Amino acid sequence: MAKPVSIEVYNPNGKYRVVSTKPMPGTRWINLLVEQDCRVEICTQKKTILSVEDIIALIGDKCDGVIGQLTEDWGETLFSALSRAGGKAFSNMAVGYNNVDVNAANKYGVAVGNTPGVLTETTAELAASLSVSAARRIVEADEFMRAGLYDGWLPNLFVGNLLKGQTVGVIGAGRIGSAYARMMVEGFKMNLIYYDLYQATRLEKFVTAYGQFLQANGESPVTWKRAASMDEVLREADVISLHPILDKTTYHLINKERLATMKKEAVLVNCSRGPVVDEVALVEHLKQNPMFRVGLDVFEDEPYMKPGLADLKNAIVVPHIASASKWTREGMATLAALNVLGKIKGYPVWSDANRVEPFLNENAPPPAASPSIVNAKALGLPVSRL
Ligand SMILES: NC(=O)C1=CN([C@@H]2O[C@H](COP(=O)(O)OP(=O)(O)OC[C@H]3O[C@@H](n4cnc5c(N)ncnc54)[C@H](O)[C@@H]3O)[C@@H](O)[C@H]2O)C=CC1
Ligand SMILES: O=C(O)C(=O)CO
Repeated sequence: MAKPVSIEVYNPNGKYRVVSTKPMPGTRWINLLVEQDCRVEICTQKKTILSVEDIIALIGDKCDGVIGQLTEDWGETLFSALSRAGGKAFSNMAVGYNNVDVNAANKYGVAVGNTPGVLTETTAELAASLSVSAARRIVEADEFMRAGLYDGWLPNLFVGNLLKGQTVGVIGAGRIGSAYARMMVEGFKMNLIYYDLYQATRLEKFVTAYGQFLQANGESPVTWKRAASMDEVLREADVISLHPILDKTTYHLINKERLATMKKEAVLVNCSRGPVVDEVALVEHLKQNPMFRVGLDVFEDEPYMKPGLADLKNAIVVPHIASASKWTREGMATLAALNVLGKIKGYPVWSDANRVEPFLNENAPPPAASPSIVNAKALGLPVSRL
């Protein structure tokens, strides 16, 4: 039996008990729950990743809903515990929900929420930052300065890659992949090649229109191409950014064989999920190809890195911070809380999870709906007409 975990309580006499497995940024999410008669319990335990046992102890005998984190293993054990405690709602504070067994949630009739949209631009901005930092060797150059090694300008000092006119490749051109593509095309005038299971029509239209605008102003137009296969992107692009979901079709999408098909001086960025890349193969490839560079926000066995990665100058590594802007993290907390609240109150599910702005407006009450429930169809939940 796990030891009881430390908690902070808001509105102790609230009718519905909602547990958050972590303190989350901002106070709006707490206020919204309290205003709707929820007792809010926040786990304040000084342990970064809670175990299944810790979370079972938090759920206790009576719990209406839980807001959880992407580091937690939400499967059969936790959904059955939540169901036994009378709970019918769970939300990840994340858009990705590969840590959640949705079939297990369905079995216990638990709604599973996520937080799309609010983090799209923030995540794309980090991917763009990693792309530029890797192409222009910014982290290496910073370390060099701090080490007191700079003794004057040199023609060959930290020479990197020019982005303008090169090709950016996007794998997974959904919300974040498309936002990233626009940044690289518009900001650096790169040509686009992308691979996705679906056509990114709006993205294609944007690049076409931007190309026409450039041409009308006497500049070379940018172009786009939807690749027939992922391998085409890997062969042709100079900078490649990964933005698919993690599932069995994307596990180790980038492996030894595919790395070998990429340009020797390519830049690879991963802000999706670590297991999309075979990290052992990547370390080996980086060792063999010093001009190949990567920017990684996510890792195969977070929080660990595969042996050798941290020693490589051609790798930039940051600790899963792609969505870490204040506005975004507060918004993610709000969406997660409203997902849980909506199910508890019997509200319908918002009709378009890509249009979550009404829930984020601090000057107006949020719509009476759950912003994004991924298993709404499977549970037969009603859809909002708002
Ligand atoms: N590093 C970080 O902090 C963050 C990471 N993420 C990750 O990014 C992922 C994407 O988020 P969104 O863009 O909002 O989701 P999305 O659902 O809008 O986009 C995912 C895209 O991947 C495509 N896709 C799925 N399987 C594929 C395959 N086998 N090959 C190629 N494309 C495939 C889908 O068709 C879709 O267009 C999340 O699931 C999450 O894992 C999201 C936010 C922050
Ligand atoms: O939302 C996600 O999926 C993340 O990885 C963190 O923002």
